[in-house]
Amino acid sequence: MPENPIITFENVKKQYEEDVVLKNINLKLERGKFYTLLGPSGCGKTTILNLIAGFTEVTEGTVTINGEKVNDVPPNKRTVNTVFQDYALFPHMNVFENIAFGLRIKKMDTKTIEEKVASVLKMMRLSGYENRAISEMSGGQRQRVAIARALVNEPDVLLLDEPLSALDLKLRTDMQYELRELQQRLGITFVFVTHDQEEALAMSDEIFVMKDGKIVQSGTPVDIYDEPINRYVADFIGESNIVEATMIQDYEISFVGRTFECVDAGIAANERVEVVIRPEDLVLTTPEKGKLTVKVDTQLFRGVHYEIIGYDSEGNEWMVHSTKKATVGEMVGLFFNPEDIHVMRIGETEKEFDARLESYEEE
Ligand SMILES: Nc1ncnc2c1ncn2[C@@H]1O[C@H](COP(=O)(O)OP(=O)(O)OP(=O)(O)O)[C@@H](O)[C@H]1O
Repeated sequence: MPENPIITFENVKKQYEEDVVLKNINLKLERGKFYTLLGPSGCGKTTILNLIAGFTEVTEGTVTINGEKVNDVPPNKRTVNTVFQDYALFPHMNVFENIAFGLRIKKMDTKTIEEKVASVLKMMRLSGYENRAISEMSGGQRQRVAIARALVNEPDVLLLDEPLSALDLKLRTDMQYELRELQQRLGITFVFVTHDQEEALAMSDEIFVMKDGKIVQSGTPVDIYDEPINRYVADFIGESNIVEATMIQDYEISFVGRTFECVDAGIAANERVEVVIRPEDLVLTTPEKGKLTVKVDTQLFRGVHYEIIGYDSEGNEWMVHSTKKATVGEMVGLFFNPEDIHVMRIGETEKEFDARLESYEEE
């Protein structure tokens, strides 16, 4: 846990009339890191950003920035800036004036404003566009103007609310690299909101996976991908094959009517659990050599691999990413290694999950 966090939430609750939209949120955000709030529409991501920015007030709990309680501090007195989903640029002002706006409000002198705007324009590769109207800028350029307008205030924290959702796929990928690179170069804290798991995995130091106003799991992209806490996270992050299973004993688990070797999961014998196996960890082979047998139902060519979907004898669906082709209707074997079986306890909280992981990793 960071000792000198830039932002903390302590038991934060947010309620609109009867509607509790954030339930007991606790956060500690370190300086200079890229954080992502990830979750489906309506889970409370934007509300967390608004509480950091000061656009809305907590119902209960405490928010701090730089160690100072900010519950009653207005947005313009907080060292944070927001880049909105629709960029919220002023259409009647040119690029320079859009970026200079905040500095003019602060009554900075003209020379300082020109220097600061020139510096962020250069940083965002927009030099030369000063006099362009916003309507003459492309989607990606507008995005960069919006970021420049936030950065010109030299915030400690930049809040980004789904800033890439209006861009086409290619531009979105380019901007992912650009934002990550920018954050590392500036060394300031970014809090990024998205419902796109690929974006979250690609860019973040730490991801908070949210559901219904709660943080379900937090961790590095690799931790969350490799060790999802439950079915919800496993489903939300990446493609997953999830089936019900029973622990037989340490290192042994049973599903789809067979027993398999697995790694230690710190779970007692006979407990009903769920297992996740990622599609890229399944190897297509003959039924004789496979650990599972499935009947191929569909096959799609995805460029780097074939995405093959088949069903086992119990009707469970299995997705395989394979460079080898299969034939629809044929029986194939699926091979996997013991360490590719990730075991999840049903209904486990993040605290219990962390304690279990720690206990068996120490052994
Ligand atoms: N001013 C408000 N008054 C009443 N309810 C609100 C208000 N603002 C947000 N909500 C509700 O709070 C919940 C969380 O909204 P929030 O915008 O934080 O979700 P989100 O995860 O950011 O969703 P999206 O991805 O769709 O932006 C939603 O149910 C929303 O309807």
